[in-house]
Amino acid sequence: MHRWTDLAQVPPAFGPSVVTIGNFDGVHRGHRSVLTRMVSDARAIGADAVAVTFSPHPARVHHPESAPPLITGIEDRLRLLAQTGLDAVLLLEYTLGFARQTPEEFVRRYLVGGLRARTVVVGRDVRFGWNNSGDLTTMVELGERHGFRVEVIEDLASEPEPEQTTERTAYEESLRHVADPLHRRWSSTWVRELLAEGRVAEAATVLGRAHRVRGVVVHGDARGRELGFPTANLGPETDGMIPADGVYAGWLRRLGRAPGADDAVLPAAISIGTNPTFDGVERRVEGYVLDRTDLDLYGEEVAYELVARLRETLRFDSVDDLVARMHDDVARARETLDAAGGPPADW
Ligand SMILES: Cc1cc2nc3c(=O)[nH]c(=O)nc-3n(C[C@H](O)[C@H](O)[C@H](O)COP(=O)(O)O)c2cc1C
Ligand SMILES: Nc1ncnc2c1ncn2[C@@H]1O[C@H](COP(=O)(O)OP(=O)(O)O)[C@@H](O)[C@H]1O
Repeated sequence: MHRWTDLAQVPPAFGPSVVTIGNFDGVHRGHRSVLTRMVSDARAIGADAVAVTFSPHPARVHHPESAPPLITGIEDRLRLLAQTGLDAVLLLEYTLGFARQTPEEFVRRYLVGGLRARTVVVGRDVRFGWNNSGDLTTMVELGERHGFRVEVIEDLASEPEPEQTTERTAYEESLRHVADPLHRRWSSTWVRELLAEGRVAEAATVLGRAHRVRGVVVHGDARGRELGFPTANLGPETDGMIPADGVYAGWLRRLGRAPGADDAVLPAAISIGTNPTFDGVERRVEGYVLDRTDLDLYGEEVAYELVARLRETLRFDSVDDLVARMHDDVARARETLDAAGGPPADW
């Protein structure tokens, strides 16, 4: 997949193309099903499939104080987009200057001039150009003027709840409302809401994969080893929305190792929080790799992939109480990860 950050990088002979525009934060199942369908439609007419996406998120530029956290960082967004089979992504830097273009300027410059769009795929609620003045009607009019077709994608929602003939497991029960009777539309907002509540298993069903927080392993307070549970702490620069404080079962993936290499993915009990037992103030993302004491992860880029939330973070009266509870967490993390049937594939 070509990754372009500027129109100047698009080869002059590129196209014709089928183009879609969006933030694609999280590249969840709704995004993916639209994109994979678009890719096969493009193939069928001998066109290239392209997504135009933005960084930073427009909300961060227009309303920095209320902008939502990104579900995935830009590198993961591009990797996930590549998996859908897209031929190219045009990642545009979103600035106030960029946002001042009229709908027609944007369409003429990027979609028609740069990408030679024959089809533009948009959601019914599409908004684009200066002051969000362009909408679906504008896009259809521009298409008539500039020779492209507009395809509207309808909202994609979760499946209706299947008939249950056997008793649900506790795990299935916890997922029930994901397939709620309203078939809630798959959306980045939904994923953010779930993560903000620590509901990572449900977030995974909307994302179609476990949610990831990635960063570089730094030194912590050198206490973990004394407690019998060394933990790899992520530095302050993380990518991926940090879910609610709590203890989670998940995987530590070493991003510098080839997928499938020894020790590339390791089962872990993960703690997100300020370590209130020790009156900590910084929020930490750290994980203990089950049954290991021999690892040296400092300086490595890793991702924590969150499978299930085990409990909330607690302030214990004594270190012994914390350690006893950590033993219990480790046992439960092991059960959860065993039941998950091994580590997920990399993407
Ligand atoms: C499975 C697990 C559960 C944890 N639960 C809590 C908790 O409930 N409360 C708390 O204050 N700290 C909790 N911690 C964090 C420990 O306090 C922290 O790992 C320890 O202080 C070591 O810190 P260090 O890595 O900076 O040396 C937990 C850590 C792990 C790995
Ligand atoms: N099982 C393990 N899980 C996580 N990290 C481990 C493990 N075994 C060894 N390590 C290493 O030990 C470090 C954590 O040790 P710890 O005593 O918690 O100190 P600190 O938190 O100050 O880094 C990790 O960053 C990693 O390099």
